[in-house]
Amino acid sequence: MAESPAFLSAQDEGSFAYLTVKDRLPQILTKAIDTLHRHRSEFFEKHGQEGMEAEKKAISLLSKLRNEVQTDKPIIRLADKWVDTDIWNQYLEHEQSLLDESDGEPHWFFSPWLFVECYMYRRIHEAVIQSPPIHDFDVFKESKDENFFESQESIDALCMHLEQLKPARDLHKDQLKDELFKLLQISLWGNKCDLSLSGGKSSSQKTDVMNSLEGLKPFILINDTESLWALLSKYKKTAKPPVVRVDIVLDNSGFELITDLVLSDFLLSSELATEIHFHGKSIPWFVSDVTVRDFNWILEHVRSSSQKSMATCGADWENHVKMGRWIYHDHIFWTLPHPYCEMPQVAPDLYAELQKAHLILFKGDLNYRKLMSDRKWEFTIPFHQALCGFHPAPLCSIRTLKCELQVGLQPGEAERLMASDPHWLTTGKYGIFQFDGPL
Ligand SMILES: O=P(O)(O)OC[C@@]1(O)O[C@H](CO)[C@@H](O)[C@@H]1O
Ligand SMILES: [Mn+2]
Repeated sequence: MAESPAFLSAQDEGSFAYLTVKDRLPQILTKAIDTLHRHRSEFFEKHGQEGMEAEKKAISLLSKLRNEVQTDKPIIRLADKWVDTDIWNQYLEHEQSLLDESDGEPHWFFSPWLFVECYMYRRIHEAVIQSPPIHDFDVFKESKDENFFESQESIDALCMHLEQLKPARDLHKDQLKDELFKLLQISLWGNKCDLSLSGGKSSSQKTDVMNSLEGLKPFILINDTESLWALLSKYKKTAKPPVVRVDIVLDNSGFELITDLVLSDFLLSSELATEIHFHGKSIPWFVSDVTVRDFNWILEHVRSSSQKSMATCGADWENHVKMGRWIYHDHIFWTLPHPYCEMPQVAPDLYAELQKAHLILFKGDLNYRKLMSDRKWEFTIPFHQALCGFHPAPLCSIRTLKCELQVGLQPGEAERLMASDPHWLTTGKYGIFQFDGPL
């Protein structure tokens, strides 16, 4: 088999990976330090002098981390006692074993971008858990919650639309397909609301995304939604619908999570699926990614909204969880640095769990990078080949493009896009539905 291409890394000066490590990661760390600083009176009220000391310790640990990034220091072992500490330190040893004498140690502007970026978020977690009694503080919670509050109008419009569709099982087949495609597109464009790309600056959904779908269609570079329809409607035809399980590997909280919950509610109401499994992160991750606290917080805030449609949806969603139709998982693998092709070896239990799904939707750019091992594949290489054997079930990436990585394009397409928009790969302006079907 042909040699796999090199990993994206900050070795390539001027690349998006380079600009991320040089500019955006320090910016994200500065914002985290500022958030801790602005909460010091809360820490004092809650924990007294101990809380103040803890805030100072966390800030000093994050400042040290920021200095390591900015001065390209070696990547160092984790010193905390967390469930995944040993796995991380083994991964670091593996990275070290790949280097020649002359390369020295793994370091920020040399090692694979996927590794160093994931490592930075894991070091943020280390800094917080080593600072009791503020050890369970989420430095990104404020911006995730703000994204929800600032997107209220769009969220209410979306819930109203969903309410008008229900009970979706009575929809005529053509309308059912049309509505599914609309909600898939809304879930796709919800992925633009990503705080790590914006470096933590607000990225809430202020416009009514439903009325902009037609205008956004030209920006969908790969659209395999017909394959999703064929797969899901096939099950619907069965006389006694068996269990039809759809897994969603979540990305960002706030508006994007709402679009994923609306899609999930529709999948159940239309009987295109009978259960939805959500996969979130076990620690705060890439600024806006969903943790179980975010998931429950969003359900609770939608249910308790003063807007009738939101309150009705929120009550339905909490009921789906209560009745076991919506199941939330947060395996530690999703916050490790490994590409997904290594899941069978690193997390066989998770791989076996995903094999129970009839369809897996991977939301967002980081999931795409991990599906593709964050390598510099040719734009025209087939998606299935770049997955390097990862295929627990039929799967689809639903992502807006925010890094210099895309496969499965037609010859000449990347060149055409580059000519018309030099930043087509990294602004989130373009999106894909890329499907790897039944084997
Ligand atoms: O997974 P998401 O939320 O769609 O995007 C993650 C992201 O913001 O982080 C990396 C850059 O820091 C890129 O993969 C992408 O820009
Ligand atoms: Mn994200």
